[in-house]
Amino acid sequence: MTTYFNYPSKELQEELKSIAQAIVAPGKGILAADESVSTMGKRLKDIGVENTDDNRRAYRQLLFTTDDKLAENISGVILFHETLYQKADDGTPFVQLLKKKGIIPGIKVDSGVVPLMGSEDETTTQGLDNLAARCAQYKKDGCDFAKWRCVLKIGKNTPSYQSILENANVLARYASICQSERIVPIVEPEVLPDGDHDLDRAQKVTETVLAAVYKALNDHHVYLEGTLLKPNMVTAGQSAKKNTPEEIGLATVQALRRTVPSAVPGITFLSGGQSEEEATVNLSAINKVALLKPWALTFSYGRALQASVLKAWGGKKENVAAGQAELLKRARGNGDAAQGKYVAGSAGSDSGSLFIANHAY
Ligand SMILES: O=P(O)(O)OC[C@H]1O[C@](O)(COP(=O)(O)O)[C@@H](O)[C@@H]1O
Repeated sequence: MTTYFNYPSKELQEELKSIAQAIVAPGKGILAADESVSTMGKRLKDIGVENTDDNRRAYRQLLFTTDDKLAENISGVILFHETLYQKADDGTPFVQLLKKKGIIPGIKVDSGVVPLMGSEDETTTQGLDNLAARCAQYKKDGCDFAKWRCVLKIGKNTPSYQSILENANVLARYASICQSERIVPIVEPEVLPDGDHDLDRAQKVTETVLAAVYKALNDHHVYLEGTLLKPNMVTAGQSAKKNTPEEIGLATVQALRRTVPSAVPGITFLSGGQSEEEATVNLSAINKVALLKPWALTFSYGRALQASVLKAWGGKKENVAAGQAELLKRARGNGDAAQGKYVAGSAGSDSGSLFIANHAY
């Protein structure tokens, strides 16, 4: 085994590190607005709106024309390919709207999950074809970071060795390609909450998956200071007894301390079907754990930032301001939680479950 390789140039290291650090600046996190066309269709159907290009555009316009105060708590937005090239009613490209607020545009670059043959319904994520060329173009078009989601399931025999190894490797390959094109990779190995397993089992699986991911990132010479991790919080299975936020916080921080190098600047959790309120309360509890936490611990939420926004909007022009007010509330609450300062109930958030079984696209 040879250990020869070249570190990225000093300039590239500096560029990647400063983007990653800006995304996880204190009290800031990410709005994940990268729902694929079919996922967005499900969200729109829930509020009785048809899944057309223009309705998706109108909804994203609502998000991106929210008052500039949004940037106090939202540092980056993850976009879907289609959205990156859409414009507001007055012709301003969405990317420009975000940049004017000081929000960094990012892009989902994976193209979804596919089954792993011979496994118990496990998957890998595809999208490596032409990834370098796509990243180069996305960088030119204004994106400074990317996201790639892998999905792991907890069952009697899962996650399997096959799925842990394959998903870790594909995440590492994705991350190295992004960095070669000056894009910060967000590495997302999501352990799904489906099941009736307890907190200990969720913690151990998360540790095993993260340990494999960081071994693969090292094998692929990924520059950790220029990456972010987007993991699940450690929670018991969806159909098991719920733990307190303090228990969830401790299990999550322990799992991360055992596996994530301190060179990683930040950890931006996914919400994984928790209610808006749960996702915020749990993030705050994580930040309050009295152990050394060498990374920023913040949010990259899809459902938990948008559920109330969608409900308030309901597809009606006259409700745009109400939707935007909800987004500001959610962003502020999560910004407080990222500093361990969220007071439960203070963001007037919805406590309805946002769980979707087997959320694998
Ligand atoms: O299934 P899709 O459309 O790729 O979306 C998956 C979603 O999961 C996320 O990775 C996390 O979202 P949640 O916070 O809703 O769990 C989002 O970035 C993304 O929109």
